[in-house]
Formats: sequence, structure tokens, C-alpha cells
Amino acid sequence: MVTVRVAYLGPPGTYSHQAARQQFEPYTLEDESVSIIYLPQASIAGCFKSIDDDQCDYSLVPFENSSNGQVVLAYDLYRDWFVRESHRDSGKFKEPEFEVIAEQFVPIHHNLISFGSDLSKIEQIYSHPQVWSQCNRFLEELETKSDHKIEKIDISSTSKAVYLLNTIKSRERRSKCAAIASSTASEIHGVPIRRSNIEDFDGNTTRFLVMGRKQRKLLSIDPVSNKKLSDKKMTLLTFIIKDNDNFGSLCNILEVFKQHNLNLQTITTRPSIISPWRYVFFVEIWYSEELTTALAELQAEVLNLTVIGSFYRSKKFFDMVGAAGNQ
Ligand SMILES: O=C(O)C(=O)Cc1ccccc1
Repeated sequence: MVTVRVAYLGPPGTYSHQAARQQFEPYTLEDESVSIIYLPQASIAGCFKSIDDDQCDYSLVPFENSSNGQVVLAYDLYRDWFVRESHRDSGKFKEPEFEVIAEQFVPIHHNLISFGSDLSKIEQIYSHPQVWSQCNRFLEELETKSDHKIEKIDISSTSKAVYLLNTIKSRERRSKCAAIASSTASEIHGVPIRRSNIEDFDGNTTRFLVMGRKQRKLLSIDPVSNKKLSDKKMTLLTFIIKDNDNFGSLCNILEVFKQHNLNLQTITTRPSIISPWRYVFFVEIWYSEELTTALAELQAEVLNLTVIGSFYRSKKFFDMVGAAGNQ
């Protein structure tokens, strides 16, 4: 029997749980001797810590959404784990024991879940902060139809938001509270769905990154062999511009990628926390063999150049791009 430990943002019933099952279930279906132990974490930060501490072999985090963009908390955790400079005052940086090894795209369908059937009485809604701006239209409509403001309460995950409805003692209060979460979360916690598919956009999709321990080759299942992968690879890397006051630094960096025919998919910046208004860059590049030479050349321009992972592009990416291109 091969046992693989997978951490995700819990409790069961979150979208992260869905992503973890989507990534690992195919292996159990193919081979009965593989068993997956899913390990729900209380926070996204916990998903990073548990893999570094060797409490799991793989760990997933939400990274970006097709309608409301980056999951900034995940980016900031990548900065905290991978950017040595951001620890220079404490001197406490330690090389992470993990890297990004795969991606998973998950269709996200949100539901309004509540014990109360009269939606005009809802006063408070619980959910994960990433959810609000994916359901703007529904939330605005709901507020217009009720004669009061609706308070949005941030919870560490969508499934926990539904769980919390069960902890409200007073029946009257319960009927005035709701959660936004998946249909699985509604089933698990036994709270009915009052409206389904309340997301603003069709095709609302979250991209999750799968992290693996650097020593995972000792394991006998390898998620990279998943058949739903294309033959194209991506590389996620991070750096800080060395001389912030130097005119054209970013342009010089982009020039290096261009000269090596490296195609960029995204550039994102987050506060570096080294000093105010200094930024950490996250770049995703379509991998090619020229990357190593390009990275060596980039050293002149940047600090803390670190590859967070190289991984095969999911075939779903091309399905989605193709579908959008045909519209
Ligand atoms: O709270 C969850 O269910 C998560 O997995 C985080 C999240 C929230 C909204 C969209 C995708 C992931």
C-alpha cells in the first residue's frame, strides 16, 4: 500500500478540497494500492507550513481566479517562504523544503446557503474573502431587495463559513445568517442551498498550485505523470529589482527574456516588506531550455532570483483559452 498525504485549506467541502481530489483521485482509481490521506489545514499559511514540516507530501493553495485575479495572501506567503531579502533584518531565512510541481484549474460555482428561506431577512453573510467580488451582482441585488445593509463576514474558508451557521444557537438569528460556499459544503454541514450559481461570470475558475516536497522522488506516485497535462511547461519565479532608482531596470530585465525567446505569461508585484514602496516581482514564463542562460544574465539586474517551481501546463488551460478565442 502506498499512502500519500495531501494538505489543503479545510475543512472538507472547500474548493481547495475539490482541487486536491481533482489532482489526486485519478491515482487511486488507476491503482488500488494507492491511498490518499487528505489533511485539512486551518489556513493557507498552514498549507505552506505543513509541507515544510514534512507533515504532508503535497499541499495545494488557491493562486488566482479568472474573474477577480490574484489570491494575494498566497502570493505573500510565497514571498515570505522564498524571498531571502524579506528576512534580512531577522536573519531567520531558511530554504523551503518544497517547490511548485503542478497546477489545477477548478470551476467555481457559488451558492447562497442558509437555514432561513426568506432571503430578504438575511443580515449577515459568511464566506472566504476571495468570494465577495466574484458574486458582486447577486450581493447587490440581495441588498436592494432587502431594506437593510448586509454585513459580509470574512471566514478562513467557505466550508468553515457553512459550519459556523450550525453553531448559531438562536433559531431567529440562524435564519438571518447565510454563507456562500460549494454544494458539497452545504451537503456536509446539512444546511440548504437557497440560490445556486450566484457567481457573476460563467466559467468562473480558480487556479490552484500544487506543491511537492523537494525529496518527493522517494514516493512511488508522481502527480507529474497525470495524463491531463500538456507537453508545455511553465516556470514561476520571483526577484526584486536590484537598483530601484536605475532608469529602465525593468526594461533591461524584459529584454533578457526577449533575447532568449522566453514568452512571459504574467507579471505580478507585491510589497517586498524590505522597505516601503519596494516590490517583489512574480513572473510566470513558458519554459524553454534557454531559461538557465537567461537567469544567469538576469543576476546583474536583480536580487534574490528564485525559481519557485517548473511544472507542466494543464490541458484545461488550452481548453479555456480555445473556448474564449472562439467566442
Ligand atoms: O474557502 C475555500 O473554499 C477555498 O478553497 C478558498 C477559495 C475561495 C474562493 C474561491 C476559490 C478558493
